[in-house]
Amino acid sequence: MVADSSRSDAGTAAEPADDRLLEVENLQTVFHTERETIRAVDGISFGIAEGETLGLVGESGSGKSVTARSIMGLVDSPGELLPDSSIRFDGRELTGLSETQYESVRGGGVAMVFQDPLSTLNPVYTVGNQIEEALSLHRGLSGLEATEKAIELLEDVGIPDAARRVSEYPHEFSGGMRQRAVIAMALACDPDLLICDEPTTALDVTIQAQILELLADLQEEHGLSILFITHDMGVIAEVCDRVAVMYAGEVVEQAPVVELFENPRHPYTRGLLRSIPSTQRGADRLETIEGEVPTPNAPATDCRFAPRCPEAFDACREVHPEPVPVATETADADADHTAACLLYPEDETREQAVDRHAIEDAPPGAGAVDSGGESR
Ligand SMILES: Nc1ncnc2c1ncn2[C@@H]1O[C@H](COP(=O)(O)OP(=O)(O)OP(=O)(O)O)[C@@H](O)[C@H]1O
Ligand code: NI
Repeated sequence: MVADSSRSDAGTAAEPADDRLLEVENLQTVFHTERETIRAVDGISFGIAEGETLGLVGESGSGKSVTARSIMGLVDSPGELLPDSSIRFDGRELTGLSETQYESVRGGGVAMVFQDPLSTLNPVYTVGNQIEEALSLHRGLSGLEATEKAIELLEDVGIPDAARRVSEYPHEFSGGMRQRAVIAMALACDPDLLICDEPTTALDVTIQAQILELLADLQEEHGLSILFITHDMGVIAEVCDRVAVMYAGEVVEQAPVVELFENPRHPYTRGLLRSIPSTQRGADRLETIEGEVPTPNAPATDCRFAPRCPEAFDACREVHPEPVPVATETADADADHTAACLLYPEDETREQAVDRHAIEDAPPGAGAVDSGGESR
């Protein structure tokens, strides 16, 4: 436990909703390579309330995993978070923590589940050993007490015959059971926030559904907040309360899940939704968005999606769009729906809208996006 000084600080400035467990603001994570600086995450902001699941969706290379690693304090050289970035967890600023301080965050409040369970599990130790290790590190349990707790955790995540399987090795587990074991390890730290980076991508559809169900059950039981990363809009629809859509290092649209599916505003989101295999629409052809996600290697001076956008106009190549509120269509009055696109706000003329984006974007890196009180 490290002294927490940031709660009161956070309270004085333009204060976002109080129930936010995680508040990411203007996160910028870059990688320095010999030739260029890759702006993998380029000024994104979002929050996650207690007990809420936020989905982070976007094509490969859009910056989802780097966002997760940034929150977990796992960005190593040649990567770094730029100075204006802020990640507040439970009121405490995480950027700038020492490695030792971050270890207490990873062991306590925040845990992560990766796509490949074998990257988390060590092949030479039994599953039980590894969970007990986490229990010893984070809860000070040892001996029989730790073993019993490990068995209990394995039961919690739906592993049958847990008392026997606790002494098996990872290779004796099936893919789905391994991912359950990894989730049990994550729970060993009794986290408040679970970050899941494509936790079911490597699993077949039936097992995937079971793991998603397990996560939903655990969330209810433990009141977990979840950041759920996927490139699959179908999975998003199933598990999320809110969604943030990423493109080339930026969040281009953000809304509650029903609102996003019923009323997608950003042309990129619309494209992503059209690329879901759909039986309802009678479409058997899967549309994909032509072209590729660019690798951002300079500050954005235009819309990074413009080259692929069916609705792009001249200004899209000259003005960088900032997230602005858009009209909502679902009953949810506080839908809090934003899109970073020059087509919005839709109640303004195109010139007014473009001017607004140009002004909001004006003082680069000065933290200016904070001042309006509608920065997300
Ligand atoms: N260690 C690194 N060094 C240099 N570039 C990196 C590094 N890690 C990530 N990147 C770059 O950052 C960008 C975002 O990568 P990231 O892994 O976050 O994408 P993603 O959205 O998770 O994609 P996927 O769906 O394929 O997992 C990519 O252009 C990637 O090449
Ligand atoms: Ni990824």
